[in-house]
Amino acid sequence: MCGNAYGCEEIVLRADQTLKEAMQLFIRYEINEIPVIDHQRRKIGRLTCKTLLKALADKWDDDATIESLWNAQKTAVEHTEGQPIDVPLESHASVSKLIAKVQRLKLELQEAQSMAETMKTVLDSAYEGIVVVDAQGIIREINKAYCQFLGIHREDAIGKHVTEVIENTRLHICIESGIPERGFIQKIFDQPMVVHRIPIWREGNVIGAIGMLIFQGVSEVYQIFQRVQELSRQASQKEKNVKRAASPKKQTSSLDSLVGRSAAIAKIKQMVRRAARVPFTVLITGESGTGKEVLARAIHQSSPYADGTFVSVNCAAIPESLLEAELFGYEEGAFTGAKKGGKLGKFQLAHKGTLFLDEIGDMPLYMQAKILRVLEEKKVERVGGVAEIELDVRIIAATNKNLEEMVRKGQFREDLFYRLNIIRIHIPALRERKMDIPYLLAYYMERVCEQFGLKQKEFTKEAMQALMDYSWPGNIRELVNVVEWLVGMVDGQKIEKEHLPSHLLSSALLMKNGREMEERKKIIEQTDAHWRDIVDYDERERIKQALIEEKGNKAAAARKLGMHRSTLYEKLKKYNL
Ligand SMILES: Nc1ncnc2c1ncn2[C@@H]1O[C@H](COP(=O)(O)OP(=O)(O)OP(=O)(O)O)[C@@H](O)[C@H]1O
Repeated sequence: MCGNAYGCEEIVLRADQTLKEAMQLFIRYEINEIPVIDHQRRKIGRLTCKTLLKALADKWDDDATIESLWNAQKTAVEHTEGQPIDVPLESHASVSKLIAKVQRLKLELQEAQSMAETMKTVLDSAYEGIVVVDAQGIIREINKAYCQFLGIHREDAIGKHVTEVIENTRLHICIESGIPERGFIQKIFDQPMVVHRIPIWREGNVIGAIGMLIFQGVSEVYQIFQRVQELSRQASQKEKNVKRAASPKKQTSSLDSLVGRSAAIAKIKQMVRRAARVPFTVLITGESGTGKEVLARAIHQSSPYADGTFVSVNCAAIPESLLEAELFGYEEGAFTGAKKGGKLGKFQLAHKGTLFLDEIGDMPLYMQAKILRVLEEKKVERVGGVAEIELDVRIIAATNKNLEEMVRKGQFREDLFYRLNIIRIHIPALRERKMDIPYLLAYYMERVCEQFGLKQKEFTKEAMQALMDYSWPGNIRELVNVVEWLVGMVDGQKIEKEHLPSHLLSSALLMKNGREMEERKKIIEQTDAHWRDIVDYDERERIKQALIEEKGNKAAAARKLGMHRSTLYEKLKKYNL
């Protein structure tokens, strides 16, 4: 990078460049002073290394401009052509502090450069075309393979909006929706190409997206698909011939049914893998609709019990008088109205499989004692029967109640609680893992549309923002209902914010309490604010907060907010901050 602000060979600085930029030039060119020019390229002074070091030691912000330093320290810098003024450094201690700071900056710069070079090498080694855009859709990186395919130079693409460089791209749409698009077909130079578009999320915001152009085109992918089909045909033929002695274990993992990319879902998947390996009882907790049954099925299907049946019992839904017979079964003639030949109970039906006891917190105390006995003795006695039947069942229990609290109040047996609580998995509410929302929306949009043979609809940025802001008290069950409702009610291909159910919009606005809610209300009342205003208000508050937390250091605040420094500057201007 040339130090010259206008691209010629001489190293100069513009008065509106930052101290950090000046520091980088001093370090890179190992010089003691740099002439400073104005917008007409007239030399208006010079900046010496010592002046700069002193400013930094005086805690000047790296992002401050040379001009502002001059204004504040008129005596420290000579404004005319002539000898630079060497400002005496105050003490030996401050000199060593300055040197340490320079060295640290130098090291940081070297590390950043080396990381950038490594990343570039990695990208350029990839066979696929890769392009990285920021939140505004501006190309920040593009690799060799993509450039070769497009017949362009990297330098000509960097800094341009992706739509100006890549034909029929949807990367900017992917940034707006936050929804990944995998295996889409995109026509480039009239050729159908396979592409992936992956939004990059940081702290609840999309900060950019990665586009991948796969192989040379659809025909190659199709050839690969044919090869895979041929291989799997050969493999299944071989399997038939070999006829394994032992019954084959299920290969497919149902972990895929747990949609989501949040850290919470990743941790849950890890726990499912561990829980699946051992036969211990699992207790799943979480609000209604968070996916406790989905999780229980995933554990069952990944475990050695997968060849047995998964039997689900909702303890709250069965009348108390029938619960015992339902769970343990009964003999013929056990009571009036008993079926001829008796009936198998849920425990027996789940033999060699998994019994899922949902809403275990609603189980009456006397039944809790009976269940504990079955768990301890691994035997069940049918109602009206005498013989005990041996059982091998994996138990998974779930509840949305606070069992510890119930134990304290004497509403749940302590011994049963400890028996169930061997492996505990908690599923956080959807509002606590908002990052999963776009993935779940995309997953259910695809499923629902496929079910009804419809073309998939897209969410606009505003609609997605509202869906992200909503608190989802009914969790994923509610989200599935909303997607079904939208697919049925919206005629066009785009789902706008206005199409969303009204309760969702109003409660998204009122989701936060206290002062913030009052302020929001005021804004809405006073200005009849459009949704965009509320989003802007949110953003302004976040930026303000980040600046306070980082003591006005804009570079650090931008990092914290997950946005590029130039974007932050634009936003500061926009919001008059
Ligand atoms: N991680 C997930 N990925 C995809 N779908 C999910 C996920 N979690 C839950 N769902 C879907 O959400 C709905 C509710 O899930 P589930 O019945 O498992 O919740 P629950 O916590 O057991 O609810 P309840 O406590 O009311 O019984 C189902 O349609 C399920 O398929």
